[in-house]
Amino acid sequence: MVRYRVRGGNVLRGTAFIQGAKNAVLPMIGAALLASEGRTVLRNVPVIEDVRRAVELAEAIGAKVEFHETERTLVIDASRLTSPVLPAHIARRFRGSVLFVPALLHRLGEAIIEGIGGCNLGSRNLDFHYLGYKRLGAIVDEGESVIHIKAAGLLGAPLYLDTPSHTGTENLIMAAALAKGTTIIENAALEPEVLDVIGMLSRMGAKISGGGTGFITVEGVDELTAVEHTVMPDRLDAGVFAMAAAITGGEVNLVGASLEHLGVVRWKLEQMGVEFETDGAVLHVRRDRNLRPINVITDTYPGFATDLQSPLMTVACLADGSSYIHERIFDGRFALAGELNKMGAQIEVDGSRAVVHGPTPLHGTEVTAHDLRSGIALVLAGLAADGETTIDSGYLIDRGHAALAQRMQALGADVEREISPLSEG
Ligand SMILES: CC(=O)N[C@H]1[C@@H](OP(=O)(O)OP(=O)(O)OC[C@H]2O[C@@H](n3ccc(=O)[nH]c3=O)[C@H](O)[C@@H]2O)O[C@H](CO)[C@@H](O)[C@@H]1O
Ligand SMILES: C=C(OP(=O)(O)O)C(=O)O
Repeated sequence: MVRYRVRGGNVLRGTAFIQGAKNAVLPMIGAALLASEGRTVLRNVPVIEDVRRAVELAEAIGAKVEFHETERTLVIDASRLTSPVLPAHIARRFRGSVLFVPALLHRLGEAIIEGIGGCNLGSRNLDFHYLGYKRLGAIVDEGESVIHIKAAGLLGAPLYLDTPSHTGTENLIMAAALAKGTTIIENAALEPEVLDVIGMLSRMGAKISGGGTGFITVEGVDELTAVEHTVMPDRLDAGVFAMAAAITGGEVNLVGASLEHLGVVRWKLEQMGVEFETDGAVLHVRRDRNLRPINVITDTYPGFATDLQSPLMTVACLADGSSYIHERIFDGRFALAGELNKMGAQIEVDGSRAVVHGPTPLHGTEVTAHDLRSGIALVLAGLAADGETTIDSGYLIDRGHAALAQRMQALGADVEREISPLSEG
């Protein structure tokens, strides 16, 4: 029942604090559940709905969790897990629920998945996860609505991924970390979040080598210890705030953003006319010239992040000419185009390809977030639009961005979050 209301036209200036990474903290909560003694402390935890759901899910399986939101700190005591069931009413609300499976297999010998949520982006298969568990010795029973995985002690094995799945890599590393013997994972994901998770698991006592090479070796150990770990900054949150500056012709300082992690996104925005400069640990972003059109093809890291493709589509609406976007990771990510067209954009979609004809002035109207990233892309569109834009299904934005309205307001944007009796989500 959350909706965002944006009144456009303000140029963004000032300092934004980049949150901890959603896609790192979720597997880290899964990793904390592998420790059968002691309390794990996670710092720089983003206060987002997905983390709140992960806390509820961890509690549902028996862990004791304190989420100190003001301190952005999670304290997780997984010394007693009591239930292998990932209940539908929580697990269906976020994708990260899938990351609890390895701990359940090791700690309770089985995992019962009643549902898996996450952004609605077309087909989101889990076959690499299941195939990997099977190769490590698990039995996977894929029922119509419930998936039951049983494992009486996993054994290391050679594994491969057809494509370098992000959560697939994290899950198979966690499954291998406490399996007996050696596991090799070929074609593993290279995302910075995966490396941060490997860093935490290594400090817990896991023996993992090859992170960042696509070829990971895990030597199983008998136990993992609870540790303290600081979650890396969220490169997607940083990319969004950089694009907010770009879209309004503004100038912002991003505290906690890593230019290195932005990778290709940085180069593409530079080609469009956005300037980046590092000032010690602060990333300065500004745009004071006309935006140029761009060609973007999404890919796994270090390619252009699919999660930033939606906000980039909004930026492209304002560029002087036609931009070309090819989405290669998810087959259902272009619902945004229809919403932007309602605001005056001219975007043509043909399967996995879109052409954005810019520049088109955007006009405020009522639009709907179809997933987290289309939601934030519509907030960006609202910043550039004349009049008022309301974005329904705002819960989806809250899944991944902490205190968005406050952080935007601190930069001078007119963004409000409100509870609406009319809209779902
Ligand atoms: C919680 C989390 O970290 N979510 C991120 C993660 O999602 P997630 O880990 O779900 O994304 P994957 O990398 O697994 O999926 C990418 C593609 O591979 C396909 N695939 C994946 C696994 C599998 O077993 N079989 C299969 O076919 C999917 O259908 C999809 O088309 O990476 C995505 C791609 O960078 C990001 O958009 C998400 O924000
Ligand atoms: C696709 C996303 O998230 P999830 O995998 O959690 O659905 C996202 O963060 O854009």
